[in-house]
Amino acid sequence: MAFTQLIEEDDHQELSQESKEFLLTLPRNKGWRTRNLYLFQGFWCQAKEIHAILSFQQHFQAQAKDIIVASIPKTGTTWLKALTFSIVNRHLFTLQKEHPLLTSNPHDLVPFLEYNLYANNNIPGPSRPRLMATHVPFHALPDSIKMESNTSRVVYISRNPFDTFLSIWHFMSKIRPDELGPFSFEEAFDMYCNGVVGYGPYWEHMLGYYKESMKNPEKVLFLKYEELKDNIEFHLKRLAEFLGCPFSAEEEREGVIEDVAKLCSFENLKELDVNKNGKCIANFENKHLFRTAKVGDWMNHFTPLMVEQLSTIMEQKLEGSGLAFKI
Ligand SMILES: Nc1ncnc2c1ncn2[C@@H]1O[C@H](COP(=O)(O)OS(=O)(=O)O)[C@@H](OP(=O)(O)O)[C@H]1O
Repeated sequence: MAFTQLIEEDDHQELSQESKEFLLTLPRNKGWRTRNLYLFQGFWCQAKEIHAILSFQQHFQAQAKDIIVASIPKTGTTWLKALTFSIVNRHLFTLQKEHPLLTSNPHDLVPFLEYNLYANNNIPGPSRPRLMATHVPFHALPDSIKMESNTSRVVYISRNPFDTFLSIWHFMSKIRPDELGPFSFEEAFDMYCNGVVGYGPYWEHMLGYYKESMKNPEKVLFLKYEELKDNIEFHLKRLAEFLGCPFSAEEEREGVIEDVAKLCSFENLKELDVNKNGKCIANFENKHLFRTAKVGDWMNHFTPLMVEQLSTIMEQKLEGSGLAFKI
């Protein structure tokens, strides 16, 4: 089959001749849930994402107070979107009833720049602060976000690479189209270890945001999923301060922090009708976004050899950066 034909099948939409020719210039690899992944600007992504990312890079103008939730998939994006939305809008909605999170998935409330927005020629609305999200690595964000003089804020969530791999694996197993054929745990693991995963290599994604958070802590807040799990209230306070809307002493006394944590908890969101039966981004079923939310589930799935292999890679890649994950 001609490669250009494979590109078209992969993309599920008409590609211009120019886009096809451009894809032919990029290194490519087998994909996880599409036929191919392409190495674009130093990270792996799907054909149809490239056009949207280019549009995001060319047209997005960061505004003062914009908030961008950033992550590589499966590290707690849905959770961080819910937490950020609840904190920023806590004076608009009652946390216990009629809150938008009770009827909308967090991905519908905090849209992805490269999916919901620029993939559909939508530009972010005028509301202030504008709350948006991205999986794009730090180095590939539009310059206006990265400029120190711009007061937009970036909140990044990371997760230990073992649970992240497991989470992606389970997610992909559910949504990978049958016509792409089998994709074993071992094959996926090898690709992950080689850095071939959406928006990866995984370590480069984390390091990009981590280094920026060290250099410019006013701009980027770097969070770890496991630490949020461990002490959500402490990190909610940190997040609210970073976003410029700290909880007041009165709010603390009234239990507002606990209310935000409860509203956004896995246990609460997973049981909501919208998250059991609804769909968001590109018709993904919301239920697939809520699996076990466990820390350390990887121990039940990895062989000793896999543990050694991924530990060695992570040690090498993160060496000297100051970033580490407890496993
Ligand atoms: N509210 C809340 N609290 C804690 N953990 C949560 C929450 N919501 C989702 N999850 C777990 O996060 C994993 C999905 O990651 P993402 O949200 O980053 O996925 S995505 O990139 O948006 O598709 C996935 O982890 P695993 O259960 O390990 O697969 C989800 O279960």
